[in-house]
Amino acid sequence: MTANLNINYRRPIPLGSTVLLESSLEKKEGRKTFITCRVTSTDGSKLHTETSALFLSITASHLLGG
Ligand SMILES: CCCCC/C=C\C/C=C\C/C=C\C/C=C\CCCC(=O)SCCNC(=O)CCNC(=O)[C@H](O)C(C)(C)COP(=O)(O)OP(=O)(O)OC[C@H]1O[C@@H](n2cnc3c(N)ncnc32)[C@H](O)[C@@H]1OP(=O)(O)O
Repeated sequence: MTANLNINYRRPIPLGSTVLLESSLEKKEGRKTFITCRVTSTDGSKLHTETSALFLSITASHLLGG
């Protein structure tokens, strides 16, 4: 489950362009998983977006409000 999501939009992505998306597992601490992600031009020269996120492991009952 997404607990936190930060997105920095550095440069617009032109419509119809192809981009490179690189995602990394930074660390895992118990139920917490920290992920980062970068969206760049395919040659890596332009940074479009950088992201960090925290995901929490949950049980099915959490989704049902338990
Ligand atoms: C444009 C290009 C972008 C490219 C992006 C690409 C990749 C980006 C990477 C990933 C993004 C991937 C997908 C995202 C997709 C779409 C996002 C939008 C859609 C959504 O995604 S819509 C949000 C849905 N989501 C919810 O609707 C959550 C509502 N919420 C809850 O359901 C609870 O809140 C829950 C289950 C999260 C936790 O509740 P819980 O009771 O199980 O756990 P509890 O609170 O006890 O916390 C346990 C430990 O986590 C720490 N902790 C908790 N929350 C924290 C926070 N925000 N910041 C820092 N630490 C936090 C505590 O401090 C404690 O830490 P410790 O154990 O060390 O004390």
